[in-house]
Amino acid sequence: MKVTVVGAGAVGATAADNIARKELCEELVLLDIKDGITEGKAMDFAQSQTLLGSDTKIIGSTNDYSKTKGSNVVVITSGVPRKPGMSREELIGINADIVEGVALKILEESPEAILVIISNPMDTMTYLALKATKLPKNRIIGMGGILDSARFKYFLSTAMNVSAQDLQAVVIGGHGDTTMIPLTRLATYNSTPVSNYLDEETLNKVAADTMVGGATLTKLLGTSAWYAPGAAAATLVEAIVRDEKKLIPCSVLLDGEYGQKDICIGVPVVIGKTGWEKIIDFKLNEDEQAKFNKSADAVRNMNAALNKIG
Ligand SMILES: NC(=O)c1ccc[n+]([C@@H]2O[C@H](COP(=O)([O-])OP(=O)(O)OC[C@H]3O[C@@H](n4cnc5c(N)ncnc54)[C@H](O)[C@@H]3O)[C@@H](O)[C@H]2O)c1
Ligand SMILES: O=C(O)C[C@H](O)C(=O)O
Repeated sequence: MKVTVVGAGAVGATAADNIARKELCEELVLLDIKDGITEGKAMDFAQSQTLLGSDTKIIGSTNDYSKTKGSNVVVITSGVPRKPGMSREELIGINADIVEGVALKILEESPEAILVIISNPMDTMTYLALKATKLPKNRIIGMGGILDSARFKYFLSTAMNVSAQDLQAVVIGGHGDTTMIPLTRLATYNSTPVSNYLDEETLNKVAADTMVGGATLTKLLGTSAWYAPGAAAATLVEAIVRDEKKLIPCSVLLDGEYGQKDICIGVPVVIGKTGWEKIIDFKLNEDEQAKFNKSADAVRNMNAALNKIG
């Protein structure tokens, strides 16, 4: 297996570190446009491997796509992160060209690759990558819901004072401060509804904290988060390369599922070696479906903005 991570900044390097530690591939390429950075980080990682006991071959590449040749999975993190006070959507003007250019160059070397899109605004970048590359829909996966769900579990576990490992909780919808939908009704603690343990006010606060989880970290850090995003990316790569058939909420192209068409947005999907393999219908209630439709409208408006900048 060969995995490439494009963008060796905060998220890309953290994803690469997690991928190497988990030994998800024999060869891992880190590509960036910044001279020397990828070679330096690859060497630093390789030296850390001697301490951690894993044997992944790590290669740094300054914009040399020939080194990415034959990649099975490519994680695209290249682009600009937001600053405090900004929304993810404000990044569209800069990141659209970067993501489109990278996706096309990657496919010249790795025509069979599965692409994992991370750059923001992620749902729109996923849609853009799909339209630009014309790849089969199952090979383009936007990473957002897995991270938002991790934050949802974190806030639930904190409120309940229990292990997050005992919780099942999923966020669907757009990966935006106002568009994501933490599915509180369906969240469980060892198969029992979390509403057995938390009152409505607390559950509403958990959902609200989850939705602004990324913004809260951006305010604290001065740039957006990287540890959980990097771990989330590696978890997704793991599900692909190990053909895990794991249910992970991801942004994928809908064709009537959840009442929407021609849009990439977060829904629960089964991930395996061919990419996302099927969409699972959670049977939303009326209120959840109304929120999903509203979220889809916002993502669709963002997609429409691509025409103005492209
Ligand atoms: N989907 C998610 O859940 C999620 C989570 C965290 C961050 N993000 C997004 O991921 C992106 C990266 O965030 P970050 O914190 O790693 O930023 P960063 O600035 O630390 O790293 C971005 C890297 O991309 C590189 N880059 C820019 N243009 C490139 C190109 N054409 N080819 C190759 N590399 C290029 C830059 O040189 C830089 O090293 C941002 O858009 C951020 O909003 C998304
Ligand atoms: O918040 C951001 O802008 C980055 C990312 O989408 C996140 O959720 O951490």
